[in-house]
Amino acid sequence: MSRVVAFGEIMLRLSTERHLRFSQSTAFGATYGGGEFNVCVSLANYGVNAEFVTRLPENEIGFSALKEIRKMNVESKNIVYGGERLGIYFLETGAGTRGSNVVYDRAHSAMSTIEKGQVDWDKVLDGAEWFHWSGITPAISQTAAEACLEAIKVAHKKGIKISCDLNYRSKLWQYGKTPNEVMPEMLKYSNVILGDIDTAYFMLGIPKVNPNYQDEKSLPTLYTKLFELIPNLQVAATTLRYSVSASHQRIGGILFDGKAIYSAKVKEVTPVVDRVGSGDAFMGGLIYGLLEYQNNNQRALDFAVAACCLKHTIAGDYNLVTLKEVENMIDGDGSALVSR
Ligand SMILES: O=C(O)C(=O)C[C@H](O)[C@H](O)CO
Repeated sequence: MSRVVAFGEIMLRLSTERHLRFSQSTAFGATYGGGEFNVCVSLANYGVNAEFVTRLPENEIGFSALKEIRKMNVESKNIVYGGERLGIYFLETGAGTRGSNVVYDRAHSAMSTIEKGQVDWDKVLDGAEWFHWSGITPAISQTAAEACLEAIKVAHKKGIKISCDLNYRSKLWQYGKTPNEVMPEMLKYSNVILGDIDTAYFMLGIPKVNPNYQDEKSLPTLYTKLFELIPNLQVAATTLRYSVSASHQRIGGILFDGKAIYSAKVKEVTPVVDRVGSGDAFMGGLIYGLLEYQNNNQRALDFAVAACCLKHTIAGDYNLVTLKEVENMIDGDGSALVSR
């Protein structure tokens, strides 16, 4: 079984119920989530040996997060401990034309105060096939960015495949550095990048060819540029989202491997239950697909898109689906129903 290690922050997710506004809420649903952890959950659901590395506070909230990681069948043995608190994110779930809103409360979190040298990456990455990180970790603090770069360099030295979801978060990046000052050095070792025209603009300063035009015609231009900039790049991909309404999305995807462009058939997703974590579901599906269908990039992309579509139907951050359900969404009648 493949072993994949991801590094990032898990947070307590406090969401309003029944589409209430923050100001109306007297109760919040408490779950957990975090871009890189969500990817681990997807992979564990597909039978991959997924490990999550983070820093948790040594208090009851940190231990509850640890229990959650274990409950999701994700390996936790190399998590480090210390710092003040677990990060929180508040989610106001939108309705109709009112979009969802996220408020972060993660300053001084255990993960944002992690430092280089606190994780023994040589040991952690021994025997791993894949290392995953995202643009969220370098956005939370300078020291987290340094700790992440340390992991990336060890993974690269060991010849482990590295993936990054660019994951631009405009509300983060508060510590005085811009993404463009931090990301290029970190990305130069990555082999698989998930990103679109907007994220490439915000994270790497790559000008938008046509700001309103994000499809199969303009993405190859961006990806060719990424291949020029990033020497180790093997695959660049993204979802293609066409919003019919907040509760009706049309979702496809595109992948470039330096030679050919692959695109996945657009699927109708309605009603949308919760789109938070759908990019992570795509990323988890892509890692699984690239590991499992080694020479079949089309199948890897189709798997990622089907996984992403299914996530929209599930409340919470995680894509709680089985391998069979994703396969059925690709090969069956498109409904993910598993026949008995
Ligand atoms: O935005 C973040 O930093 C998070 O990790 C919160 C959510 O889990 C994430 O956005 C889902 O992709």
